[in-house]
Amino acid sequence: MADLIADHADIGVLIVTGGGDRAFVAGADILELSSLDGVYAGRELSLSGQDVMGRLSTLPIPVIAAINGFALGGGLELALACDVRVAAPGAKLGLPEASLGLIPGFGGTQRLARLVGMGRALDLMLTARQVTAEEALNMGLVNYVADEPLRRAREVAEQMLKNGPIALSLVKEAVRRGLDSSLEAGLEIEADLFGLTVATSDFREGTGAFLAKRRPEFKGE
Ligand SMILES: C/C=C/C(=O)SCCNC(=O)CCNC(=O)[C@H](O)C(C)(C)COP(=O)(O)OP(=O)(O)OC[C@H]1O[C@@H](n2cnc3c(N)ncnc32)[C@H](O)[C@@H]1OP(=O)(O)O
Repeated sequence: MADLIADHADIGVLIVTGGGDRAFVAGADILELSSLDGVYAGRELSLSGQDVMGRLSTLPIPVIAAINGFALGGGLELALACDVRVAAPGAKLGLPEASLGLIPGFGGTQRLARLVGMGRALDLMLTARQVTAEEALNMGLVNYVADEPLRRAREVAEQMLKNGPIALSLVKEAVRRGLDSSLEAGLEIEADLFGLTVATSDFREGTGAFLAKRRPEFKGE
């Protein structure tokens, strides 16, 4: 997917959703999981799933999950690797791996705790319970609840696309790298990336357009 995005410079935002109206993703195939044997095979599966989620989360464009039904296990981990989540009112979200005798292996233990805090993340993983879209909204697990999540995701994407594409990419990078650092190191990263944005034509265009009271036309340069 990263290659696909790199080859199509005109893609400004990626929206991920499920086919049909039952599920975003109901998780990894439990039949397939059941045939896993040995520590090594389990670790390899986890690493390859983490790699996919990592590629998604480090794309240089915003990624929105339109959660149109169940987002469970690996399905919620996929949504967690996105930047913004929009859920249908009837969506159910959870990390039920412990009910299968597993722990989440595609980044869920790390990304959920970073997103909603350790206490809420531990509650969800230790109970293996599913939460409604409303509960997910209240805990900050999703950003929006909308009857038509794909449509709402497109509206959010339209808002993002009005902004400078380099700025969008560097906002993601600053937040992501900063979260894994001390405050001091994170501020250093922010200053470096802020400096980069000041060197872009988009910065000239954005500030110039504001002062001229016109809409900016960003070129991603
Ligand atoms: C590292 C990553 C690890 C993981 O992701 S572990 C997997 C985490 N996911 C789960 O544990 C979810 C398992 N599925 C369910 O709990 C339920 O399903 C649902 C809540 C999603 C839906 O429940 P309902 O509406 O009652 O439908 P239904 O009859 O249970 O499911 C329809 C068919 O779909 C199959 N199915 C659902 N999820 C999975 C899955 N994750 N892997 C394999 N099969 C699945 C079922 O078995 C069934 O199949 P049939 O019609 O043949 O009885």
